[in-house]
Amino acid sequence: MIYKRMMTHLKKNKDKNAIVIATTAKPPIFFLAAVALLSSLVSPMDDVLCTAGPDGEEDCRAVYVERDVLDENFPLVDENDDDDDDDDNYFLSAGECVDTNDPEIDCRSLARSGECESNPGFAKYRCARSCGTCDDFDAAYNAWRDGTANTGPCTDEYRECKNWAAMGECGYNPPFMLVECQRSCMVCFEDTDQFGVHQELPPPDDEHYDETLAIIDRTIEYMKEIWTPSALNNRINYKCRNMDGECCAWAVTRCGDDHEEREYMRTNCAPACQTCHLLDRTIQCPIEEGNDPVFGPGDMNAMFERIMDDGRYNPRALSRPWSKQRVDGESDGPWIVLLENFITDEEADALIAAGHRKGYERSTDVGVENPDGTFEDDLNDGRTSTNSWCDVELCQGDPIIMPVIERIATVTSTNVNNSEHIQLLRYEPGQFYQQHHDYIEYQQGLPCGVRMLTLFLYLNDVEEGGDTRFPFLDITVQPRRRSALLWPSSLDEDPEEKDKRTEHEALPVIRGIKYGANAWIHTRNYREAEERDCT
Ligand SMILES: O=C(O)CCC(=O)C(=O)O
Ligand SMILES: [Fe+2]
Repeated sequence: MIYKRMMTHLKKNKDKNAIVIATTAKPPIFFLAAVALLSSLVSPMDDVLCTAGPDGEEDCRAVYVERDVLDENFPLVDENDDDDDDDDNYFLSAGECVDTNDPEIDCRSLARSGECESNPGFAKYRCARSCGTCDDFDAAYNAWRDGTANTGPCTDEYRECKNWAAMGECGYNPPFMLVECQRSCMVCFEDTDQFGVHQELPPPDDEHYDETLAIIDRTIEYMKEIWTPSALNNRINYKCRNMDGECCAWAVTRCGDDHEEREYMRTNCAPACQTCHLLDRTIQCPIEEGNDPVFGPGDMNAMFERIMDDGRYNPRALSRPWSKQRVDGESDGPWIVLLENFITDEEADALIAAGHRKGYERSTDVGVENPDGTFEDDLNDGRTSTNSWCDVELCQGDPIIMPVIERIATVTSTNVNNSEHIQLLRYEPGQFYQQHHDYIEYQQGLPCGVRMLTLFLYLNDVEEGGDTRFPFLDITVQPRRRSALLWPSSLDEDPEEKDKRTEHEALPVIRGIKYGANAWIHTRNYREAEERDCT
């Protein structure tokens, strides 16, 4: 199918630093935790939420609003509203149904750009006034207040909830997501658009009307089960989406074994066909016999110890775990080792030139996963550099570059097959890459394994700025031509598990151009997995 081929092509050209924890689009972990805690203190909808109103009557709404007042980032009441032109249309009662006054959210523009329809989980209630959905807000609110519904409006607190949920974050980060992104994580249910495109009914006189209605009802119950947290469900729920408004109508006839459209339907209308489990990539992409992890417990430390003992490439440990060489006062950090002369000037120049031959393009992060296993590119404000890939076409057989690729495998005690193709980076003044982690959660259990190591090559001296910084470790590394920085993304005791301490960022370049290169090394055979589209 053209759609599938197009997405597969895009996939080859993107960076997969997938789960960005602290971009402009996503609050950092400590903030998430704080908000989650705050929410957990105020969200249970029981009678403590009602207070005495101004005229002595019990007023539950006041406390409902207070929940948002507590959350200073997203107050519900629009105190700054100074025009009352359309208040009569939308204000059912004062202080109730208004646009959020978060200065970063311009509800009117969002409404104009179609977000009320495309992202109703957030916009429908947070921008109820601009979206013209105050009736819905009121109905949901009143149902909750009257005890006929056990929550208030089924909504998301953040505009990005829909995308985060579609990237699997409800499973990776439930303490935050299940509180703040209730609608996108299906904690509450309101509409079939929570698992894909809103489902349409055929006209009432259509011969399949009743069956379609029954399939919609059946799908809703099925999807509530699919969103009940479990190891399997967390791997599939976020990508199990109806990609077309007619999925449930088509499902009346097209899901069965004998229908020629069944493959398309079971992937792109998986909720309607009840085939979400078939989207599990660990089923589509089983780990082949012999594709064993290159590191077992303890091998990571042994590798770094060996590099330090060898002394080759002038290694300097900027951080290290407590070990037999424990130094008093030194903290027990992950290994971060700078190899001061890992490549030659000629090799650095060859890598820079290779990037220019192919052209540097704006870097992207991995975005939402489609049901067919492809990913959408996510152009992200948090990453403004450009990049190119030193892939087979560009670098295979290059007499200057190949020795670098082999040296990376040798120094890390891995194989060339464990490494992604080298990613070549170029930053102009002002360009940067915000705090993130290189580890990709969803690769656990896939034939490529997770990223366990990053070896970052500095290809030139930068006039000013462009340092690589590890905020949790308070380590800052200045780019120095010929050097390489090596750090783990996963843990020595379990190389499949993330080492959360090695989040890092590339600080903005201030003067000059910065050239660098990423070699991401996986626990299993990345190159073979890539051939099978199983990364
Ligand atoms: O440019 C740097 O210093 C680091 C870049 C980085 O972390 C990345 O591309 O994942
Ligand atoms: Fe990185």
